Amino acid sequence: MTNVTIPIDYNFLLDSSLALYKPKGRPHVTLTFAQSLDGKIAGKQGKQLTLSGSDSMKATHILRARHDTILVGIGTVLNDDPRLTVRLTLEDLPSGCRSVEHPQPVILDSTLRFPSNAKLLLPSSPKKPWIFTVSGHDHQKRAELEALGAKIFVLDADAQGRPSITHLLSVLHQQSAGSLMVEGGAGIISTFLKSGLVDSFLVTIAPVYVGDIGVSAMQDTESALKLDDISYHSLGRDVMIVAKPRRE
Ligand SMILES: NC(=O)C1=CN([C@@H]2O[C@H](COP(=O)(O)OP(=O)(O)OC[C@H]3O[C@@H](n4cnc5c(N)ncnc54)[C@H](O)[C@@H]3O)[C@@H](O)[C@H]2O)C=CC1
Ligand SMILES: Nc1nc(O)c(N)c(N[C@@H]2O[C@H](COP(=O)(O)O)[C@@H](O)[C@H]2O)n1
Repeated sequence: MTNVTIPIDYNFLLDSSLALYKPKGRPHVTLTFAQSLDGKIAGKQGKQLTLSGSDSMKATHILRARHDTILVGIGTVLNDDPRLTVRLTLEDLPSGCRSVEHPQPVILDSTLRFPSNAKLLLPSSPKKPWIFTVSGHDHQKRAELEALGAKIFVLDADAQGRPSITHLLSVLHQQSAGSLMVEGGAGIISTFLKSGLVDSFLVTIAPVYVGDIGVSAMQDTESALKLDDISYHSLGRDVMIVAKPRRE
């Protein structure tokens, strides 16, 4: 018997993950990340792990292409030095996509720890980062980052002194961003889930077990996450769960 490979239909990413409704005054927020079977997004001391297989990684890049902006926390920048670009061609994208455009990188960084030698600031980086901070940051560092092409926004502080998510979303709306893809890391995932401002939730579950040494995706065990409109998608060896957080 010959093995027949059935191509994966990625059109579910166009239906369920984005812009079924556009919230008033803020972008549509998609929270998406990859975790192990035991809910870990990184290894020992935050070591970056490639959890997604090639098929689910393709889904992540399709999602990047579908969003106007993409957000990670400064912890992820310091740890992973990500590029946050779309590494696909137009032929790789589902038929509803008309062009390959990179999302605008957005970083939450309370004290401007953003490294001047980060990949996001290299001349080859297609879109220089927008860094959101709070007042009281180092003005010399700000000037250094701006000279390298970063745009710095100063937001109201939340109760912990970090950039306010509500204010962030309103500024992104003013900048004409219709959608925001939040990739992580752990601190950012927890903040967005607690904020009640997540519209779409897509989690890749990879068939690996990391163990207690790893970093948990959700760090606040007091608030349970309830989901509606759930669908499950087989992406090679991984499963992607697509859902909407329940609003109570
Ligand atoms: N498997 C996956 O899909 C992903 C995994 N990761 C992993 O996550 C790890 C990084 O996670 P974390 O260290 O938690 O860093 P993080 O990327 O969640 O950033 C947390 C930092 O952002 C600052 N921050 C500023 N405003 C904030 C706000 N409103 N809410 C929360 N934090 C705010 C915090 O002060 C803290 O220093 C890395 O190991 C990385 O590899 C990151 C993204 C995706
Ligand atoms: N979807 C997904 N699967 C994994 O296994 C991952 N480790 C991540 N990580 C996220 O992707 C960022 C790296 O992006 P670039 O390849 O440099 O563009 C990393 O920082 C995490 O946000 N995602």
